[in-house]
Amino acid sequence: MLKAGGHIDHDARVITVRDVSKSFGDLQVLRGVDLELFKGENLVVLGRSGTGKSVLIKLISGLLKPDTGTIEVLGEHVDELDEKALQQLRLKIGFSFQNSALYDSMTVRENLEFPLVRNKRHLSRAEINHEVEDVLDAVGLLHTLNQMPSQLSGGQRKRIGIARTLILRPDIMMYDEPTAGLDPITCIEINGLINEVQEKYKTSSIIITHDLACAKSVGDRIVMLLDGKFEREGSFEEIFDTDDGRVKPFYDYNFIK
Ligand SMILES: Nc1ncnc2c1ncn2[C@@H]1O[C@H](COP(=O)(O)OP(=O)(O)OP(=O)(O)O)[C@@H](O)[C@H]1O
Repeated sequence: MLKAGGHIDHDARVITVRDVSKSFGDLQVLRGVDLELFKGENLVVLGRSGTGKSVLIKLISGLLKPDTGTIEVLGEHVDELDEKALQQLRLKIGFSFQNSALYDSMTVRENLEFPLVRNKRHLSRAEINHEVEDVLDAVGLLHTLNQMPSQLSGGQRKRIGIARTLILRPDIMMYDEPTAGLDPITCIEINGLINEVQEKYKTSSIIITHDLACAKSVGDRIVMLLDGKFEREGSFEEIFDTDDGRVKPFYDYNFIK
């Protein structure tokens, strides 16, 4: 079943990838990938390790150039932008990656202020305080404002990491394995948070995950990278309604068949 989906604007594409290929030497990773992300959509990307999910994110954010094909993000042709324009574009994309750790020597407040002070220098002290408290409240952790990261649980640190990404009010969120290494209850909380973020901040998101409970809970649509292309696309049920030996094991392993 699809999520309600009323928040998605199918007339507005925030990312359009067309016929993109990428090789490293003899290794062809992507072979004519097509992908779109609609405004307000949570799109889950599945695929085995090493199939090119991170390469795709790097292409979308202009860290790598495609060999062939075009990539449009928020109306800009990424492959035609210079470094300065790319940096401006990247400010509109929030990256919530596994290695985006908090600074241990800073309080939660200082961690959250950091991107603002660096990127939005015109803000007053009162505006910074307001922004910090708003995102912290959005992730349900206002009470941790003056705590150190070491005083928080792994799940709480993950939430603060998401808040730190949200504080620049990105149009697009990229979540890389948001539930990896977390216990099942914390996973459920993080999935709920991803959906709340979508509702509150109207973000469009790409969520890379191997966790099918996460995919089912957050995905408006799911795509699966197989042999360098998105060969399967649809709702959770549609994706796994197949005997394809490249797809079934994902389901069977996650749901212990
Ligand atoms: N800069 C690079 N130079 C050479 N090879 C690369 C480079 N970046 C990625 N690759 C190769 O491209 C392939 C796809 O890598 P990628 O990191 O995108 O996989 P992934 O789908 O994100 O995997 P995982 O689920 O394990 O994170 C791998 O074989 C990797 O070694």
